[in-house]
This record gives sequence, structure tokens and C-alpha cells, in this order.
Amino acid sequence: MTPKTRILVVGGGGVGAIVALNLQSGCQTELTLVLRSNYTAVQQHGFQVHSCDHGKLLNWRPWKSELYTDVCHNNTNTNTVVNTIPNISCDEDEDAFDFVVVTAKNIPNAHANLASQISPSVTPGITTIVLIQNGLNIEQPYFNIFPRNIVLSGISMIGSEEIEPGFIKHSFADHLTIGSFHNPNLETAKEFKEAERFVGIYSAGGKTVCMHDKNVLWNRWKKLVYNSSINPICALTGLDAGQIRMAGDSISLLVRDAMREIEAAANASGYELPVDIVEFMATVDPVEDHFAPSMLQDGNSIEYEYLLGEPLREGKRLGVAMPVLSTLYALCSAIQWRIEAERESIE
Ligand SMILES: NC(=O)C1=CN([C@@H]2O[C@H](COP(=O)(O)OP(=O)(O)OC[C@H]3O[C@@H](n4cnc5c(N)ncnc54)[C@H](OP(=O)(O)O)[C@@H]3O)[C@@H](O)[C@H]2O)C=CC1
Ligand SMILES: CC(C)(CO)C(=O)C(=O)O
Repeated sequence: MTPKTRILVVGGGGVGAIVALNLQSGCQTELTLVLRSNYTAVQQHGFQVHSCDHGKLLNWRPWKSELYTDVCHNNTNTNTVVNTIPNISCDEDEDAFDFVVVTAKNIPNAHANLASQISPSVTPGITTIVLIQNGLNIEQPYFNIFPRNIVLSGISMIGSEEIEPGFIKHSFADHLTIGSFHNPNLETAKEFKEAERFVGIYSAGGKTVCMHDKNVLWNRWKKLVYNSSINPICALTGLDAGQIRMAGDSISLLVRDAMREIEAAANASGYELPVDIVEFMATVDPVEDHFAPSMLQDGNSIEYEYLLGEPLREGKRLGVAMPVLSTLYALCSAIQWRIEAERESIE
């Protein structure tokens, strides 16, 4: 039998739980899932999942589930769930993880640096790191710490939310594009091959669409047209993406002005986006879906630095005027400050 690919998934919230489930459906992986705040709930009751791709699952325990064994011939469950990042300190290559997949939110203030947190699980030059996260320049801390490891980009369209610890509501079909963040120390061909390898593993269950993305930065800028505008505006107003469309002309104008600033910053960076991108993104969510973008779901801290701060800094550096995004950024920083102050006074 072909040995299974060893994959560590860090963070089992809205995205990570569905990533883990999807990897299990493909039968090719020995999965280790790192949980944090939902660890105890999942240990006790498993995950409850309502997923448009995988159906309704009650008490799904990744480490002992029989799920998909009918399609996984001769498959024995080798999955584990842990609450700390495993330490692969020995030099034995056979203990190395093939992939470490990061599906945690990118909140530098609250979580220090995710790149350094995963380092005990990363074998230099061997483990490929896959960042299934929104935002711009997310690869930079990984390039600094792991100069010889391939770092892949995962752009997810999924609409998945952890509505209470261990309860995952997944509303839109999982669509993932995987490509490489080019590391100048490594050969592009090797990076492409690794992206294709991950696409193959992720697609194996046939439950989802996963494709090789050969133009990672263009696709990231394109998605930022939504993530830098709708995400913070929903988080700041408490309105969902449908309500934002119904809340009057001034908010519709604000959304489009913010989107145009990102379009201009993308352009200045050399990434020309489709001509109708602003109107497309401003109307992509049907009003009646009342979709909550991921930043509206953020409770403990908001993920605004990489979704808004980095594209804003990039645009300004290139001389693009970004008054709307600067204002949204300032308001997000104030919210983050308030959240942290409240947390400190409680702790
Ligand atoms: N949700 C969505 O529909 C989409 C999300 N995205 C992006 O995907 C990424 C993940 O988002 P999402 O799944 O919604 O986030 P969630 O907050 O739902 O899940 C993240 C999980 O990661 C855990 N975590 C954070 N840091 C660590 C750590 N150091 N070790 C172990 N676990 C950790 C969190 O634990 P704890 O609860 O303790 O903080 C939480 O359970 C983000 O970058 C987001 O922008 C992209 C497209 C769609
Ligand atoms: C664009 C969207 C809604 C895709 O699921 C997203 O990225 C988010 O919720 O942050």
C-alpha cells in the first residue's frame, strides 16, 4: 500500500474543520489536527457539522470515525487530534510532516507569530507549508523563518463558520485554489510540482473543487477587493453582507469606493483586475443569504492587519490615494484596541 501523506492542520474552526473532513474523505492522509478553544468540546462530543459538501454529521471524531471507510479500501484510521503543536525535533525524515496546513486566523497581536508557533512541526527543507488564509504578504514571516521550505497559498471560497465550540456550519461548496508563493531560494518548477501534489491529495475525495493557481498574487489581490471592503465594513457595522446591500446609498457608495481603492492599489502593483470587478464583488452575495463574512464572525480579535493593513500599506507605498481604506483601518485598530483592553481587564 502507498504510505499515507502526513499532514498537520493547525486550527479547526470554520475552514480547518472542513479541510480536515475533506482530507479524510480522500483517504490519502495521516492527519493530525491541532485544536485550541474547541479542543475539550471536540474531545467530549466530536464535531457537529452541517456541510453542503459532506452532509450532516453528528459527533464526528476524526480520530476514530468510520466515515468514508466504504470508499477508503483497506483504510485504517490514523488520524489524531491534539491541543498543542507537535514537536518533531528528531532528524529522522520519516517522522517529518509532508505538509503543515495553517487554517488559523492571522492576528499578529493576539497570537504573536504563527510562523514561529508552527516551527516545532516543520522540518527544514522537507515540510511544505500551506497557508489557507485570506490576505496579502502572509508568506513573509514563513520565508524569514523557513528559507528552504516551500510555502503554498490556499485561497478558499467556502463560507464556513464555527457557531459554537465544535459546531461547524458550512454553507458554500468548498472551492480551493492552491499555488506557490515564490521563494527566490527555490526553483519555481519544484514549487509548482508541490502545489500540484497538494491539489491531487485535496481533490482525492471528489467532494470539492481544488485547482492549481498559477497566479497567486493576482488572485489574492482580486479576492482582496471583497476582503478589504466588505469584511471590515460588516465587522464595523455588525451588518451581514446582504444587509450591507440594503442599508442605503451611502453605504453602497462606501463599499464601492473602498473596492476602487484596492483595484487601484492592485493596478499599481502590476496586477490588472477585470474591468467589472467592483460591481461583481459588490453584488456577489445574494441579499437573502444574509452571509456573514469571516471578519464579522471574529470574536476575540479581528483579522484586519493582513486583509486591510497590508494592501493599504502596499498601495500607499506606490503612491495610491486610499482615504476610505485608511479610515476603515483606523476604525478597525480602535476596535482591536478596545477588545484587547477588555480582555486585559478581565484577565
Ligand atoms: N470562514 C470562512 O468562510 C473563510 C475564512 N477564510 C480565511 O481562513 C482563515 C481561517 O478562518 P476561519 O476558519 O473562519 O477562522 P476560525 O476562527 O473559525 O478558526 C480558526 C481556528 O484556529 C484556531 N487557532 C488559532 N491560532 C491557533 C494556534 N496557534 N494553534 C492552534 N489553533 C489555533 C482558533 O482557535 P481559538 O478559537 O482558540 O482562537 C480557531 O479554532 C482566515 O485567514 C480567514 O480569513 C477564507 C475564506 C472563507
Ligand atoms: C469571500 C469569502 C466570503 C469567501 O468565503 C471570505 O473570504 C470571507 O468570508 O472572509
